[in-house]
Amino acid sequence: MKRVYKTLKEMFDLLKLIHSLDRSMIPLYIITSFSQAVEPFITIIGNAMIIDSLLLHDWKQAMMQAGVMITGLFIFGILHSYLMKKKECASMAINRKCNGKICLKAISLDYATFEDKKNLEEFEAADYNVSRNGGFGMYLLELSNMLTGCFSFMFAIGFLVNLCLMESQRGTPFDFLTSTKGSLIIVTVIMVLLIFLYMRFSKYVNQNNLKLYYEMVDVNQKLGYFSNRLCSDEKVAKEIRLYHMKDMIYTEWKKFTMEAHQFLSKQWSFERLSLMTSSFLNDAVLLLAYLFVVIKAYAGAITIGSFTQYVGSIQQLNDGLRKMAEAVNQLIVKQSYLSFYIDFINKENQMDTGTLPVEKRNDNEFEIEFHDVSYHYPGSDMYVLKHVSVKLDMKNHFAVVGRNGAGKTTFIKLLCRMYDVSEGMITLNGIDIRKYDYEEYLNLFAAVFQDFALFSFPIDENIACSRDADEKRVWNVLDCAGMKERVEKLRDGIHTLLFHQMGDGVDISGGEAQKLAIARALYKDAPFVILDEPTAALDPISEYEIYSHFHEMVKNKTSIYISHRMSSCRFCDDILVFDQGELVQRGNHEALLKDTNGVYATLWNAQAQYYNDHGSEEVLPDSCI
Ligand SMILES: Nc1ncnc2c1ncn2[C@@H]1O[C@H](COP(=O)(O)OP(=O)(O)OP(=O)(O)O)[C@@H](O)[C@H]1O
Repeated sequence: MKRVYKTLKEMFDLLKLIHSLDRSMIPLYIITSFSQAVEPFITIIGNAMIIDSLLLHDWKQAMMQAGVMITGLFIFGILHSYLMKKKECASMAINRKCNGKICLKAISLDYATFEDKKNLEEFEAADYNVSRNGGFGMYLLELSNMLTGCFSFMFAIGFLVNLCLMESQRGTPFDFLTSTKGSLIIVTVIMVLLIFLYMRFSKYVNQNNLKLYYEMVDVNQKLGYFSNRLCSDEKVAKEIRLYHMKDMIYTEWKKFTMEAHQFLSKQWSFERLSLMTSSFLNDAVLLLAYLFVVIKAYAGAITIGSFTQYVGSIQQLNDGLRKMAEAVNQLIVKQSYLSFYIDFINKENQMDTGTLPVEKRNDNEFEIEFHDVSYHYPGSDMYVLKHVSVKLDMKNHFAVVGRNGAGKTTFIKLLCRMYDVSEGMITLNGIDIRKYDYEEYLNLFAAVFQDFALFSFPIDENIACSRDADEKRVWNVLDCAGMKERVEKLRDGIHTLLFHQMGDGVDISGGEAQKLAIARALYKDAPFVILDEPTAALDPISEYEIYSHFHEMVKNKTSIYISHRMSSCRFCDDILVFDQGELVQRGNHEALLKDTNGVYATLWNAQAQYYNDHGSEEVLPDSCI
């Protein structure tokens, strides 16, 4: 009972959602289902009347009845195809709207919530079920089938009750069976038997289908990775070719395809068996029903024309019930698919977004301090930052250095509030950053991350992150980032489209992409500028030029550079040295070098030695080769 209530509630919620997306949708489906259910009865009644007229040799009447029937079918045919087309367009529109809602939700979630593996899986499931697994269009189709079945069933019941009321005038051995009371009992028994059969089978089939669906989620996800990422993503195309990974990938793909096929075979054989069993039992009950109508006709309670009418009604009753049972079964399955969508769009952000406005200051006097901050990523209990306490004095230029995995990027992500600290606190001008309005707090930072992204939009929109870019400023920051000359030569200047996803755009090199990302950070004109490995893809001249321009542009801001090129640290006022998640040293270049055993001196010397060797080949240990 609890499950029935839950299913009905889910159905109600989905209908409410569909109604909120398109108010004409539900009335449209009700009218279509009604017209679909009525259509066969026009033929059933028409045929019965024509047969009776023909038996009475009333040709004129028969012709008229045929004319009315054909006109009725014609009108219904036109109405039906109009409604079907309208329904098709409306359901496509609703799927598009839902897709839009998924996208909007995904890009509105805070970074930590979005990055959570469970949420990413839910996003994929929601997107898959709406875009590729039928979505709301299929759900509405099943709903329409259920309604059609329901209407057919009700009309057929009306006819059968009428049949029950028709008593025989002449005495036969079947008097009880042909009496109203006996007929009602028989019709009720037949109906109960049919309903019972369909209910039992749909429940059985439904449970099994759901079980198989959940078993298939995992293999579908893996197949999705192979077909969506490995076969069509240009980012992996080079490696696949260069390292001859084609056979390895194809073998793995075949393995998962086989697994999926096995699941489907299991499902097909199960469905075949259950279909055969239910068909057999169903035909047995139908035979009983036909027998009953034959007895009624034999007893003279109905005419030959009526006989065909009641036989047709029984068929409609059976079809209606089958349609209802199948549709209910499908609705439950589809409902559970769509529940991924509902769960995803109702997902709440994990981070507290705060309400305190960030003070507007033209003098950029913002000071951030880490107070004994520790952090571990969600789903892991290993701390990647441990007890970090540091004050980022205003308008200073900081360098953050350390070995790979030391926690530098994580430190920056906490600073930009991509995640909230696990322990300790970060303050902005003395107040916990969690108390500030999240959007306003983010306005304080312009960052270029190691894995920065550019979009298939025009260059000016990539830089301004808006459709209304200030052209003069765009050219200015392009100049500072060393990209002005290159962009000037492009077909449409700053309006040139990047990449090819949104049209015929241009491709740019890794270094050029990095320069555009730097230009974007400069355009934001935020009080804190953060560059995580900002010049890794740049040639030495570009690197030198960017640094010279950059220092000029950020002189009234606080800037933070993460770089493995130790020489760039020399330009910074303050260097933060991280090791295994801890802030182990802090100071300027000269002061840090004095601690000859310190991490900074070790990193510096390792790199200096490499350059001092004047191009002598670095000898790798055997184990690396
Ligand atoms: N999203 C994540 N989920 C779980 N662990 C992560 C995640 N991102 C980073 N880590 C782990 O946190 C540790 C610190 O990573 P971080 O990226 O901060 O290092 P880093 O000092 O910037 O390294 P690099 O110099 O290689 O860029 C690493 O051990 C890494 O495996």
